[in-house]
Amino acid sequence: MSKAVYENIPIIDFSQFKTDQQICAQQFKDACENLGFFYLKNHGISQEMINETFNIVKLYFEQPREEKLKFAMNEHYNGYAAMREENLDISRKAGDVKETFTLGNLNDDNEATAQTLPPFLKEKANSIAPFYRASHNLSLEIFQILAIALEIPESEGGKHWLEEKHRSNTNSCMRFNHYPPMDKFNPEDIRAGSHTDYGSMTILFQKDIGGLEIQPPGTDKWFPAPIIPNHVLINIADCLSFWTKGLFKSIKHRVSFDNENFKLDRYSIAYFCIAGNDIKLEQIPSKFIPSIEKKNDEKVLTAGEHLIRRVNAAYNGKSFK
Ligand SMILES: O=C(O)CCC(=O)C(=O)O
Ligand SMILES: [Fe+2]
Repeated sequence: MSKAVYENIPIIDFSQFKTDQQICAQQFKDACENLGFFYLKNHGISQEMINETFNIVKLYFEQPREEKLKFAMNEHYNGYAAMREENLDISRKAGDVKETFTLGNLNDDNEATAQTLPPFLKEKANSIAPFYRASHNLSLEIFQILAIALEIPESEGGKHWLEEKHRSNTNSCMRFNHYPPMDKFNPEDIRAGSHTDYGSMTILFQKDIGGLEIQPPGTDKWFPAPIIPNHVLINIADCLSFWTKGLFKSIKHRVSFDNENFKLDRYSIAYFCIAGNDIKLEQIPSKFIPSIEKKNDEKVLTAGEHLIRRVNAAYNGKSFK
């Protein structure tokens, strides 16, 4: 039985970024205020590059478990995490039915700066790097549009206010997800438990097999966010919601099994845009956000503090830096 599709996940044509930024900005603003999830078409990242990276990802996960465990997740949250190691919904007992590899920053020579890459991925770094950079550049363009949408005054940084917090020295990372098949359908299991994302914004590439579901604000219902060929899915994450005092929505999503897809491998790639450790999640200067008076001694949460709090909770017993 197929599930009802939530018809209101907007689709935004990103070719307008070059032709009509005002219209584009208005569409982004509406989408971020209502659902915080939307598809982008004409996003500018070549499908060939996306497919090539998915091929590498598949081969990477096909390696023996011992090989993958040699480069297990380090204290900076980069590297390999095995099945059930991450538990995105901490109210559940069993961890997520997935394995992941998180790739931190790459320098201009395509070398990883915060981790030692497994030989297989080191060999492929020259193929992955252009895709990594294209995702990063797309995110910077989106941050520009969001700042235009919020009409951040020129004197405060204008359209570069968000972009400059995500250009360099960030905690942004790319994550490869493999959701292995199960022998039998167990409704208790989940591929990725219900969660909101920890950073500012996520660019998600899905391939072939669906399962992603979103929970629209004010509901407790789940709706599929199906794969639309040649589109990427964007979602607003916690820090952008904090910066905008909840104007932009960071909503719950999960990846679930159903009695058809449980037999199939699923792969996805997420580019998590996460500001640097010391970036304060203070209110964005925007006329759309009602100003809340700050008490003198009030401590402002930083992007780094929020990240550490959330990742430590999702990896029981680990302590990240
Ligand atoms: O695999 C997916 O489609 C989504 C994964 C996700 O939401 C996450 O890793 O934060
Ligand atoms: Fe997520």
